[in-house]
Amino acid sequence: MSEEEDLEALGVKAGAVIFSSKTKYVIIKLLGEGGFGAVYLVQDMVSRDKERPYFALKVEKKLDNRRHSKLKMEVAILKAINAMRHDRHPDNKKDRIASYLCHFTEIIDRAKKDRYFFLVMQLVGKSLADLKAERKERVLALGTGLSVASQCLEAVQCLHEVGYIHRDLKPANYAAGLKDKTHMIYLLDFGIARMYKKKNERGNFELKTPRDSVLFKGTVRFASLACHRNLEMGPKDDCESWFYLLLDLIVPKGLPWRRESEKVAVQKIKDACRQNTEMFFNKIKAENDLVKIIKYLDGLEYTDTVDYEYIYQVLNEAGKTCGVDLTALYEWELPPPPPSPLEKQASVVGEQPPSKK
Ligand SMILES: Nc1ncnc2c1ncn2[C@@H]1O[C@H](COP(=O)(O)OP(=O)(O)OP(=O)(O)O)[C@@H](O)[C@H]1O
Repeated sequence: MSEEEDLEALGVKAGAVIFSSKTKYVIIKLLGEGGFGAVYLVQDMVSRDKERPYFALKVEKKLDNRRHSKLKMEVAILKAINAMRHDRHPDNKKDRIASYLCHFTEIIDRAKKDRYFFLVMQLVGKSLADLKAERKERVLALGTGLSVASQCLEAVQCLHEVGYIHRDLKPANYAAGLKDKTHMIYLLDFGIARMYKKKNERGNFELKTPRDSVLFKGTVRFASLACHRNLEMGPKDDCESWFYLLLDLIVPKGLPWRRESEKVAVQKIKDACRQNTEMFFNKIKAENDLVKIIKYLDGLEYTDTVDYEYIYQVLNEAGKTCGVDLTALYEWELPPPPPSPLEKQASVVGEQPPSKK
């Protein structure tokens, strides 16, 4: 049975009304399902707020044998981000971290039911995986890709600042915003995130002692080498996954290990790319800039603090090398290109234009 069918049996399905202590929501449709639950488009039936009537509702079934609730982790992280929003002003441009808080969805509501929990959050748009798949070349234009990747890293830096690592960074876990937020990238899905540093009695963060061996977590394609080697992951491992995400967004034909799904085979290619770094890039113009990032990250250890500013700087240099404007509108923000004369002609006679050979 799929998660959707499972949840349907609990009454969570299109048309159903779900109550929280604040309001009630009607489920419009399923947006997607994951390993532990599903996400639905819902509408607040009580609110008269015409501006934001739709939200995303994430549901997780209660299971006796489930040790870690993904939704609980998601709520803990979004609450930590919210707390930071109160402590530091997001509009304070001098406080870089505060200005990165915008990469997280707002928590609207949450509730526990007898057989499931749910979280209602700000609705966002298509994931980067979907946006990329819509492009003819299956990659983003270099300007869009470098700028989007920079936003993706800002979100990760902010998450690290509040004490968590994500452990599953990939294009499917980032999405662009809706309406006036189409230029904003959001980080989603904190289900397998982990706290890597904790505040002590004096209120200072202390790094958690690394475990000797850990189980593989995340997605093979984007996993760091330390993750393949069952080593404790830290901030630098998220940054390594982010680097693979960057390549996935901008390198035509994608990552060199895209055709492999088996863990060991993928690890071998990732290792081989370190011996011959050209393999990462498929001859993209920014290669000589971007290689600096992976060389820098490969020199870091679990306990090291990442120099994010250095990475942003390299991304900007890569933009200059390629002559692209990182402040321009993204591809999905541009009006669609006008139809070709052939397409125009076909629409007049109500036909599909003949395919170009
Ligand atoms: N706030 C949101 N607004 C709109 N769509 C969302 C939102 N959050 C998640 N989604 C979409 O719902 C789908 C499932 O989301 P998500 O990956 O967070 O769930 P999950 O159950 O934790 O998945 P997985 O087990 O694959 O990690 C994805 O397609 C995602 O883009």
